[in-house]
Amino acid sequence: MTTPDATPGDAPTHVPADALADAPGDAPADVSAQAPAGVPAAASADASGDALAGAPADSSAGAPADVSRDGPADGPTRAPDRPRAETPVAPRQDPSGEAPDSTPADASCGTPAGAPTAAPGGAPAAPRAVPPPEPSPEPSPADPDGAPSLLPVATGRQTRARLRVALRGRWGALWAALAALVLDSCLSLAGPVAIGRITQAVTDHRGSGALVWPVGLLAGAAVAGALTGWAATVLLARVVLTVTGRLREDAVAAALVLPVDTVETGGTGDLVARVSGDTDRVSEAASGALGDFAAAALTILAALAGLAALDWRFAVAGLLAVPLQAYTLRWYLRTSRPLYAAGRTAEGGRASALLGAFTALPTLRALRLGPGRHARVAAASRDAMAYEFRAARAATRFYGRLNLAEFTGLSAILLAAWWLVRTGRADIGAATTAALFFAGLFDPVNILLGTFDSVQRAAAALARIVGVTLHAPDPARGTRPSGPGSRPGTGVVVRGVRHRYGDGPDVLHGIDLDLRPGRRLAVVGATGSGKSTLAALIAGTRPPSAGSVTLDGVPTGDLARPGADGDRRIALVTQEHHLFPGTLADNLRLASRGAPDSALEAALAAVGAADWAAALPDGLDTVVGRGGGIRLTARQTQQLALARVLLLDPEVVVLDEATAEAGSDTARGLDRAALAVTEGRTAVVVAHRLSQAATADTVLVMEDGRVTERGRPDELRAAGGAYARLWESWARGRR
Ligand SMILES: Nc1ncnc2c1ncn2[C@@H]1O[C@H](COP(=O)(O)OP(=O)(O)OP(=O)(O)O)[C@@H](O)[C@H]1O
Repeated sequence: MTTPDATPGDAPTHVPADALADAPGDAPADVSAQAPAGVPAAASADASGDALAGAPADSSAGAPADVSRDGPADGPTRAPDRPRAETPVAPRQDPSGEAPDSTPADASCGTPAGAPTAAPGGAPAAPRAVPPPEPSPEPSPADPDGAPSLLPVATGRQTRARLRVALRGRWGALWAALAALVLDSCLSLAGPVAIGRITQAVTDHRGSGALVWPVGLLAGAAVAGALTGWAATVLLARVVLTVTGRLREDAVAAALVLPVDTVETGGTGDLVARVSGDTDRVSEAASGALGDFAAAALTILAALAGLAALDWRFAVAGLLAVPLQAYTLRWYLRTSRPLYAAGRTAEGGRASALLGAFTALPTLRALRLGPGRHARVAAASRDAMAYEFRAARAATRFYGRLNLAEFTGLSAILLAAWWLVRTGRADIGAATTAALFFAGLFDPVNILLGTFDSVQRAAAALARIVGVTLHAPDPARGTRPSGPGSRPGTGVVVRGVRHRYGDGPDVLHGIDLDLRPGRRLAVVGATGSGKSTLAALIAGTRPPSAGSVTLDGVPTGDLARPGADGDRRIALVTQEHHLFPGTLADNLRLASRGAPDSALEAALAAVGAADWAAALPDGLDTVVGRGGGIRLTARQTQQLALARVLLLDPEVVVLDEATAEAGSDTARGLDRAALAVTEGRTAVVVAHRLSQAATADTVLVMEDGRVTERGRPDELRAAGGAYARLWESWARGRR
């Protein structure tokens, strides 16, 4: 008969299902198993545990392809065009302003591509506003079923502060770009002046010599305008690409260290939409709106000054359009402002629904659940498209009303011109110039007002991007002791920890524990007693709902921040392991970027993986994983995860990884590997097999989220309590 004190290596038998955690397939609510669905690939590495609670420095290698590809290194693929040229234009409309039944050409991309095209002198881009059903900037649920709410959205103040930081070192280029745009706008006024003078010369039957300077003015202004426009475009592109690149980089970095709870609640689709679609939206709007706004504002000011210089009555006539324009703008802002946030949120919901369906594809196929999921995606899509349609309607009304204002102003100018010419107070040339000045205002006024739309959209997108960073660990923290036991060497201290998932009931009810450096703690208990939750809280991948978990006084959640001194102090290995596309060596170097081959081989040997690794066709350079690589078994993947921990070399290791059938060779091998990994470190081991608890310094027995027993394994067995019963049951199973 095997003695109960057998070492893990001797522990051949099966742990009764009722005594210990279930086999993986049965694990009903495994924390790490849920993480990947809610975490971007690289982040899921953290969460799911090969999961270096702090491996973000390397995790970029595993960042979602679309995220890394869009990253600042490459920048948005399309350099911003010269803003004015890029601004799409709306059709001149009947002053009634009712929308044609404009259907977004590409509803899937989230932006009504159906922005109407221009007529000569047409209004600027029909705003792509998305009127919401109710004027609330609060995010709506990500899931069309309405379960979780999305990630947070930053306030105006938080967004502005972040933008200032991102603009650091770029203010000079920004001002130079604006100056070039201002000059460009001034030059655009040369046209009406020249044409007015030409008209007057023709009316006065003057010789061709009178046309020289107006024609020269036109030509000179055209050349100079091309140069200033080019300069503005280049400078603005530099600023915009840099700033949006920084914002995106920050958002991705923050996403990688977001607490798992936050990502699970917010939805991966929303996260991806923020770091890709929203940054593109900000980039596009910034490159267009900034330049357009400055150019339009100056053109308007100059034209009004020009009208007044011709005759003050021209200016007064032109200003008659202003009240109508102001009213239109006010109406539009009130209508559309709250809608952008809701529209973007609906897009996030659509992305989440799609991503959810794709990630669950094998299950959906196996269980023939496709139609149900399809209906869900369709509902999310309809929701997002409804915003698009309503946005297009609001936009066309907006431009229709602006057209009415222009009609009013131009009529007044022409009446004034008629009267002034008739009474001899102005000549035909001046009247022509005045009419052209005013007609030249159509575009700038519409651009100026339409820019509010772009700015609003960009602001909504920016607030969402910055929102991603709000829940990330504070960059200033991570090394600063702030919790109980704030002295180096105090180890892991857990105080009054409670935890709940979302709005559910507490699953941990006030846990306290102290784990001195170098000590080994085993956590045992039945399925659902809270072992994995406690492990995740200790590793810092989930923040506790109440209480604190610290390592030498520093909250363990802060230690996950990339680049922090502490980002490699704790590693978590869970039951879910991720193989990143690439070679075996790539997968190992996630934990230690510059590690030589010899170090990788030593780590593999320590976890019992040397033989199969050496047998791979190209050794460490063998491509593994999905996408054409050699598929590794669950055990091999698990060994890789443990080898990564050795390479990471953390002070504290949290193991919640045993999935192998107790008593099997695999289980014995993994037990030995786990022992090697915990050697010389502070260790928390969720003991799915009691063989893992036998070698611990302290055993914690959990029941229903509470610690019911704690002590040395032999003491607890002798005490005849819960642990002794578990042990008896386990030992019986081994006989
Ligand atoms: N992501 C989650 N969302 C909601 N509830 C969860 C989640 N993860 C765990 N729970 C619940 O929290 C409680 C504790 O679960 P936990 O996984 O921590 O227990 P455990 O002892 O580790 O179980 P096991 O041994 O099966 O892994 C259970 O009631 C479980 O249903």
